[in-house]
Amino acid sequence: MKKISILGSTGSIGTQTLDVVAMHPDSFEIDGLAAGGNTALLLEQVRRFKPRRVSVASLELADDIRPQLPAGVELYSGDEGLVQIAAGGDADYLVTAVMGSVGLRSTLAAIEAGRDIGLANKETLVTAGHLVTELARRKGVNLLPIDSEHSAIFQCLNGENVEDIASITLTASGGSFRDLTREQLQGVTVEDALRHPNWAMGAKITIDSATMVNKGLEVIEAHWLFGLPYEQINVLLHPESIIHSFVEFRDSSIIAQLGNPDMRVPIQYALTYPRRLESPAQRLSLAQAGRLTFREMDFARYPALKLAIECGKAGGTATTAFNAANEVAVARFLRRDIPFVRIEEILEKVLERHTPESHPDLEQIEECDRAARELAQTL
Ligand SMILES: NC(=O)C1=CN([C@@H]2O[C@H](COP(=O)(O)OP(=O)(O)OC[C@H]3O[C@@H](n4cnc5c(N)ncnc54)[C@H](OP(=O)(O)O)[C@@H]3O)[C@@H](O)[C@H]2O)C=CC1
Ligand SMILES: CC(=O)[C@@H](O)[C@H](O)COP(=O)(O)O
Ligand SMILES: [Mn+2]
Repeated sequence: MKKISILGSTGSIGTQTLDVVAMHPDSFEIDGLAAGGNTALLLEQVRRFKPRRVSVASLELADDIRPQLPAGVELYSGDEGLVQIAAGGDADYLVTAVMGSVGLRSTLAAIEAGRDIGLANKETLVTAGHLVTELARRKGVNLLPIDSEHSAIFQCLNGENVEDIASITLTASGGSFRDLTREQLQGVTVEDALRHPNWAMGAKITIDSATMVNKGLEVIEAHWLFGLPYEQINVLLHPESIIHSFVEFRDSSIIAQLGNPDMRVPIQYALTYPRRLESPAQRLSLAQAGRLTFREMDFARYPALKLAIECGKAGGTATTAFNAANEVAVARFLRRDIPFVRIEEILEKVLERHTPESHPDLEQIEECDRAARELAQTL
């Protein structure tokens, strides 16, 4: 029986994690749940999964739900609430599924407390990968990837020697606008951008897929998770999202992981590793899929991907600034404050004005995050 806490239980990954938990009641129980503002769904989850501890984004929200909580459930709020759910209680496993670098301090606190992490929240590794991976190494904590591409690579590498890896390749669907030219991007709407061809996900990551920022964040995430230099990390367009990623070894063998696009599979594998359990996902029939197609990545079509990789190579706070600027730019696009193409322009402008600091500590990371957000908000 694994005792699990979830940061972001009301989101796309959070709810699918609870689907997995519900399917295997003899394997998992819930210790803590942290939500943002969706208190109605959180209360439903409390009734069904009986956590001992919950948290919401603010004190006002906590005051709203306090009378409706069963006696004995501990209630927290704000950033401190995230830390309490991540590192308090007696869970032995944390799923980090909040959106954005808001997950950083709580993830570090959970690692400090010796908890294994199922990592969906890629922004945490992008903003401070060196701090997270170094602390996990010192504490002997496992970082188990939930992101589909990283789960795929993790599964392909099972038992392999890192020196035998020639390269890893992350596949990319191309996002909502993959068949549009750059000129055609000018008038696209929020609704268009939120229509991902293969995956049903939260709003922010769906926009990131359309700009290809998601793949940029994933290249940086892969660098930290697998300890590989950027030169050994490739990206390939694969519109069907059936091959979730692959590894090429020095003897020229390629091992890939395949399946229908369903996040419950990588979520469950991160929870059950190194074992596997039955899954609700529909089995893949290659005969029905018929044809899998691939295209070389066009970096001129997706300049934000190129910029993300440059930031990864620059290191230090460059990726922190990139991530923070992107979080703000995407939020502005979703509020209809800026057009889609302005997201890329904001990223470029923020990075032009950013002087990276190498080996930043947590305070420097947080200061850089704050400054990049402020600039991205004013551009
Ligand atoms: N969705 C997917 O298929 C995939 C997602 N990921 C990554 O997983 C992470 C989560 O993505 P996704 O599930 O799509 O996102 P969603 O937007 O669907 O969910 C985000 C969750 O975080 C909560 N939240 C947001 N802000 C706060 C806060 N300040 N304090 C506490 N909770 C907060 C939300 O609460 P509420 O709704 O109550 O406000 C919600 O539960 C992202 O990093 C994403 O890149 C990676 C691979 C695939
Ligand atoms: C499901 C998942 O892992 C997402 O990160 C997915 O990869 C998004 O798809 P693209 O970024 O390839 O469009
Ligand atoms: Mn992914």
